[in-house]
This record gives sequence, structure tokens and C-alpha cells, in this order.
Amino acid sequence: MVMRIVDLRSDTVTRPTDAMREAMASAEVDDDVLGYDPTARRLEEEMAKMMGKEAALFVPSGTMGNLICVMVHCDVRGSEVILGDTCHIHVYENGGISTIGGVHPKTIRNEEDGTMDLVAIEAAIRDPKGSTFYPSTRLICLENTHANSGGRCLSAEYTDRVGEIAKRHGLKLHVDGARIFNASIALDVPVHRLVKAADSVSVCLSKGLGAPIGSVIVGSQSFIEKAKTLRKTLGGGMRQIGVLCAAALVALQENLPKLQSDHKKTKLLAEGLNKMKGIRVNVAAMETNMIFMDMEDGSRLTAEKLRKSLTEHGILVIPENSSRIRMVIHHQITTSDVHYTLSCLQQAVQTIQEPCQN
Ligand SMILES: Cc1ncc(COP(=O)(O)O)c(C=O)c1O
Ligand SMILES: C[C@@H](O)[C@H](N)C(=O)O
Repeated sequence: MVMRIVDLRSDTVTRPTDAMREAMASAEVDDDVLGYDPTARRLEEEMAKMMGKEAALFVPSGTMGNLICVMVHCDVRGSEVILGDTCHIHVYENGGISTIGGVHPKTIRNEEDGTMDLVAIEAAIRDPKGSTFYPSTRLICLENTHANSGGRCLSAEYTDRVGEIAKRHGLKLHVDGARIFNASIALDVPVHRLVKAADSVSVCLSKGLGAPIGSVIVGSQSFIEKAKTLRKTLGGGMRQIGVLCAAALVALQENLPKLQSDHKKTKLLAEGLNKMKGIRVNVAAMETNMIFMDMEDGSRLTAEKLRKSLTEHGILVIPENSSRIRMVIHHQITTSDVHYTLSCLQQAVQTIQEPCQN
């Protein structure tokens, strides 16, 4: 029996559309190491223009995009980067900025809305006079949207303020913009305005945009030239990458306009979940395409029990911890999938909480 699958694990799970596969098959390609791949060049020019930066570079993943950006900015031994304690670079990238980049992380608590307190940022900057003992601060990293706070958006004004702090202290600013397009749509602010203060941005093509692979980093011409060399050093120099970039160009065309509806489906799901006994969702905080669904104390509900029950109905989710499940909406989740998820979850909640009545 073919089971209905509703994959809410992440927005990284989308399958390439037929249009993407056709574009991949017919992509114009060349060797992007010996020269440049024409389709990659088209994507990079398009992304640089959209982000309001001089140049762009296709990279195999967001993790490599962030690593390259941090390493280009922090190219002096003993460098330190200020970043959030729950940001992706610090939590999910295997400590690559340290193990490979030799860069020291200085974490600051991420607030519930994904920001870091501006006073705390400035206070964390090392005093250059203390260089006998201290690493030297060279970079501040932000993440927009901020995944571990549930896809919360950082405003352009907040990013500008962090940029002013960076400039005042001769530092650079990197934005992990894996889901920057979600922030742009949710805030109704063009992406180039959101990242105006940033010296570099890493943008995922493989998340809400639905491309099968890859990210693009953007920055100044000289920054991207250094980034290209470092990409090769890290083993990311790729040959006929037009096959991949062609899919990303289709994704920009096809799926960028769908992000608004992803957010609408997220709200529909969040509001439905929040009505269930023993379940809590901070609906107002679900600003983009992610939901954190919390189980109330004493509700007999656990993330594992609900995950197991949902999986039996073909609904795939990832628990954040024993009493929280994350659900991520993407363009291959339909409104009917949202209603199906709500009805399966209602049934599971009922069964777990009132076993004797079933
Ligand atoms: C905020 C954020 N930054 C960076 C990444 C890394 O992207 P990738 O999985 O392509 O390495 C992810 C997740 O995938 C992410 O959620
Ligand atoms: C887990 C993390 O690496 C991924 N970016 C996600 O949000 O699914």
C-alpha cells in the first residue's frame, strides 16, 4: 500500500521539480575550475544583483559557504568571531570554523527572536591593547532567519545597528542567510536591503527555494576572489556545475514566489496545533516556515510518542527535544497535507491522553 508521505523534517527535503530536471539535463556547461561555467556565471550574476553585492560564488552547501566566509574575513591567526550560542555555524557545522579555519568562537546568547543584545556584542569585542593575552575580534556573524529560534526574522534596522558596531571597531559582518528570502517575504523588505550592512552573505538555494543542492555566497569582488581560491582549497572546486546551477535558476523563478504561501500554510498548521489539548505553539513567533510544537507538562505527551504516531501515518518530523517537535513547511507541502497532519495529530493526542476511552 503506497503510504501518503508528508515530510516536515526540514525545507532541505524537497525533490527537484520536472522543470529543474529538464533544465539540468539541457544546461550549458563548461569547466568552472579552468575557466567558468556559463550557467554558474548566470546564477552568480543574478544572485549578486538580487543581494546588492558586487559578486557571488556558487558553493556546494551552506556549511561550506559559512566556513569560507568566516575564513576569508578571519585570515589572520588568532582571530575571533562573535556569534550566537544557538546559531547554525556554532551548533551544526562540526565546529568547522575552529577545526579547519583556526578561528576562535566567542558566543553571545541568542535572544528568543534570534538577535543578540547589541550591548553584549560590543562588550564582547576584544580590546586590541590586550593582544598579548586575547584573540583578536575580526568578525560578527548573524543568522537571518534564525533557525533555532523557529525561523525568526532579523529586521534591516537591527542588522544595520550591528553593522555600525562592526564598522566602529574595524570588524566585518557576515550574515548566514540560509533562509534570507523567507525573511524578505515575511518582512516585506527586499533582500538587498536586509543585508545592506553585511560584508558577506551565504544564501541557501537548497532550502525554501527548493533547489536540489547548493548555496551562493555574495560580497565584494575582492572578497569573492579570495573565496573562490578557498573553495578550491576546501575541495569545492567543481567542473560542469551548470548542471546544478540550472536547477537553482529554475528554483529562483518557480519557488521564490511560493514562499508567501509556505508561510500561510505554516500559520494554518500552527493555529490548528495550538487548539489541541496539551499542545502549545507560540503562533505569533512562527514568522516564516518553521513551527516549534511544545508538549505541556502533565499532558502524557512526549515528542517521541507523537513522532512515532505521526510516522505511522507517513508524516515525518524531527523532535528538537523530549517535549518539542519542529515542523518545517516547504513548497511540496500542500494545504491538504496540513489538514491531514492536523487530523492525524488530533487523533494521536487523543489516543495518548485518553487511552482508556479508545
Ligand atoms: C541557518 C542555516 N545555516 C546554514 C545551514 C547549512 O546548510 P547546508 O545544510 O546546505 O550545509 C543550514 C541548514 O541546512 C541552516 O539551517
Ligand atoms: C539541521 C540543519 O542543518 C538544517 N539546516 C535544517 O534546518 O534542517
